[in-house]
Amino acid sequence: MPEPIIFAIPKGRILDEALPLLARVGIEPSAEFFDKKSRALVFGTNRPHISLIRVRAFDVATFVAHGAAQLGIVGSDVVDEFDYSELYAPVDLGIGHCRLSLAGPEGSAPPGANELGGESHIRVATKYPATTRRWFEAQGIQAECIKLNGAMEIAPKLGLASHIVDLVSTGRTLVENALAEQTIISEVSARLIVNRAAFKLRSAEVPALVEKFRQAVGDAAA
Ligand SMILES: Nc1ncnc2c1ncn2[C@@H]1O[C@H](COP(=O)(O)OP(=O)(O)OP(=O)(O)O)[C@@H](O)[C@H]1O
Ligand SMILES: O=P(O)(O)OC[C@H]1O[C@H](OP(=O)(O)OP(=O)(O)O)[C@H](O)[C@@H]1O
Repeated sequence: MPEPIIFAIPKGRILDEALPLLARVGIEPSAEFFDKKSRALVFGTNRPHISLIRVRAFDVATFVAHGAAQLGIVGSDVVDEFDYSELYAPVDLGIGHCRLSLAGPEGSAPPGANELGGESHIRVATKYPATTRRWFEAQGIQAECIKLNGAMEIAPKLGLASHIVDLVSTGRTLVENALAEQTIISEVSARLIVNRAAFKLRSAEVPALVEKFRQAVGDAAA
């Protein structure tokens, strides 16, 4: 019996869009997956050699990068933040669309916009410190990042940071917290991610699955 293929999926908001996609590639989770009372974390599927793990979005990348899971689905925001060399992200799944943006108090100028008076050092609250630091460095601005795991939008009002870098979809959360989007740092969508070693070592199974996802996304777009 070969070792099962472990497929990591995020339990957050991508999940609802990811399940129909999995169904299109022929992977259906067992009934236990949908049982809200179940505390199980590993689930069988209709495919005897494929199991699912349902973990937090950032942890999907960690499981796959370390080879504990062979494949996964995660936002490009997470792929960019970790920049793991063992991760290969071959398919844009066309789901989970949003953007990663810099935002500041309504009416304020973006940092560095004023060459003479602009700050060369700012404090930014974000769940994405690596991406944020990288982006500000490219602008010639030194950013001190304060890592938060959610509710970034309250940080400027309470003086924790002058700006935030966070995901924006409708923009409602920003507006309701008196913030304005100042710059889009990246457009985000969910990616199929694969462990590079597993892609080579399990060449009878993993590349074929990647191809199925590519086809399923192509069919949906056609
Ligand atoms: N407002 C949004 N609109 C569309 N996609 C989003 C939005 N917010 C997040 N996403 C996408 O969904 C992914 C998971 O986000 P979600 O907010 O569900 O999880 P989370 O609450 O950040 O996860 P965790 O529980 O691990 O902290 C993000 O990495 C991003 O790719
Ligand atoms: O532009 P909008 O449509 O308002 O969406 C943006 C919000 O969605 C995400 O948070 P989420 O709801 O996932 O909660 P979280 O803060 O717990 O991550 C993100 O972190 C923003 O707060």
